[in-house]
Amino acid sequence: MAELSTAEPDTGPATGPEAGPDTVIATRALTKRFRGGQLAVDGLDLAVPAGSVFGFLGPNGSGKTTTIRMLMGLIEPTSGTARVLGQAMPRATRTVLPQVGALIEGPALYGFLSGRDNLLRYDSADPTADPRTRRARVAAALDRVGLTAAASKKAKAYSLGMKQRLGLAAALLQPRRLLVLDEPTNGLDPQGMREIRSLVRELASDGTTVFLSSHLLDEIEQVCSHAAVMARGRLIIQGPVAELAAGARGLLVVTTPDPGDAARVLKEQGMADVVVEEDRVTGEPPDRDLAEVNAALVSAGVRVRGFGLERASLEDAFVALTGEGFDVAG
Ligand SMILES: Nc1ncnc2c1ncn2[C@@H]1O[C@H](COP(=O)(O)OP(=O)(O)OP(=O)(O)O)[C@@H](O)[C@H]1O
Repeated sequence: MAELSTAEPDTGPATGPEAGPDTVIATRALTKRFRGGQLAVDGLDLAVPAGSVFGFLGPNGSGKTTTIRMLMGLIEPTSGTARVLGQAMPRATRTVLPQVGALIEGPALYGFLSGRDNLLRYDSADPTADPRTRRARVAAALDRVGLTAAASKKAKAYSLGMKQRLGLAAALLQPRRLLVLDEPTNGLDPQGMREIRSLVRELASDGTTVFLSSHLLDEIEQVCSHAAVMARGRLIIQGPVAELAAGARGLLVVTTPDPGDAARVLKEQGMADVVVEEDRVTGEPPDRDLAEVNAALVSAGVRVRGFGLERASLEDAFVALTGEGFDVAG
């Protein structure tokens, strides 16, 4: 993004070759140890490319919110550096935050005010917001999140999904280069989740970089172009979502009315971790030509209905990398 290169020159420590002008968020060895001794974030090197929808993924307690709070200048790191839009945080908080729309830990709303009045009030508390354009910007933001019809209703009558959308509208009152959303679909029903996800996709299609945290793997796979995976305060892996999933090997899946014989032959052929479930036999594909494996099944008299590789998911990648299931609490 051209405008990023006009940001103030680096004044902090070097942030590494990956943190070029097209990197919207870059951290280097970012660490937070809380007073009680809890190491919540441990040596994090994060690089969020401009224009990406970047999923920050990890089980509960893995350090996502603590990282986001450091990125937004809300808490100081114990050590390491964080740069947002090319500038060092928390030092540049005042210049950076007006360019960032943030939705962290649910929106703070006044239940007795209407959705529209909440936004008017929120905007009037922002010293960088132009009061002359306030009503028009509020109307545009309400329209953007699909709340125009409900704008006069009191916020306390809003569903959780509507409250989240109002929070997003607040983040959209000014043009933003970056949106930071902490667990934006947390607590929503499936319909509310779909609405927020499609809104995120729409915002991203305008070129805004979106950084969103989630503990839901399928959410990241559905919405994000890039992801970083956290576990116990440490970065496990980051990169384009398609590449992360491709890093894990897919499963070989054989469908057959003769699962017992199939499992025996597949083991002989070198397939590991063989699991039989009704007419499906799955496992790690053997390291040889799969056409030969299929031929071996057929010549052993196994009736093969289906034979193929199932694409690995981000969850497979996570399990392969950490040796843990994804629902572990840090
Ligand atoms: N203010 C604090 N004081 C002490 N420990 C904290 C504090 N805030 C967070 N922690 C601890 O740091 C670790 C990381 O928490 P954090 O909230 O960043 O994780 P998370 O990935 O955002 O999880 P969640 O989705 O549950 O919020 C946890 O073990 C948590 O208990």
